[in-house]
Amino acid sequence: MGGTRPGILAVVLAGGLARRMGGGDKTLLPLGGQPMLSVLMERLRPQAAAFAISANGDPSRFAAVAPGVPVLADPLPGFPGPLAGVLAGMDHAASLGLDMVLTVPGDTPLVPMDLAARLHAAASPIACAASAGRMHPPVALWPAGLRDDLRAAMATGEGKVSRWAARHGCMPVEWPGDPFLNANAPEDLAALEAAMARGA
Ligand SMILES: Nc1nc2c(ncn2[C@@H]2O[C@H](COP(=O)(O)OP(=O)(O)OP(=O)(O)O)[C@@H](O)[C@H]2O)c(=O)[nH]1
Repeated sequence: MGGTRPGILAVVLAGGLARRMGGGDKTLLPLGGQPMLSVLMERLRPQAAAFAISANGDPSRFAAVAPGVPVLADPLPGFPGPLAGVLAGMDHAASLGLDMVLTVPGDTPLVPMDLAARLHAAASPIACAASAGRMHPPVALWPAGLRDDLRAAMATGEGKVSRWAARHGCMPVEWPGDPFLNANAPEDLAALEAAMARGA
């Protein structure tokens, strides 16, 4: 499965502080000899009509790895969490005339090639990835049309992805194995390397 999904903007969420990793850009750390972001982009590119990175600070640090890819700053100050990146993605999608936003954290590089297709088929109106019975709320497909509701919710302090998603209806879509393995801390990088070496 795969193929370009018309109407979908893929957004890599890379706007956090990465405290457990010791700061910096987790998605620029090497994995299998290349930046994690390259590994992830290779998987996402065929699944979306357009691509963006959600990150704060100087956007030029992504230019070598992702030339020409727009870097979307959070629409709210103070690192309010992944929902800020979802909102930035929704606004950008709307400006491009795209209907849906697929978000994936930049520290979750081994996502399946049928991610967009299966989430799109299930969305009601949001669809969220799951594995081993556990939801991964930042890996999700969101209608850009919910952006004003999300903006209003965030203005009143909403910061939890799963709570806001559940309010609108969020369909979990289960994958076998652990394709949403991520790197929160330095010791997680070895597990990702091993999964990649196994052909994940
Ligand atoms: N745009 C945006 N993305 C964020 C923000 N906070 C977290 N994220 C992203 O959301 C995903 C999950 O974030 P977390 O693991 O909770 O936070 P983190 O910054 O990556 O790491 P910790 O500081 O160690 O918790 C990651 O891809 C982050 O880059 C934010 O304030 N804005």
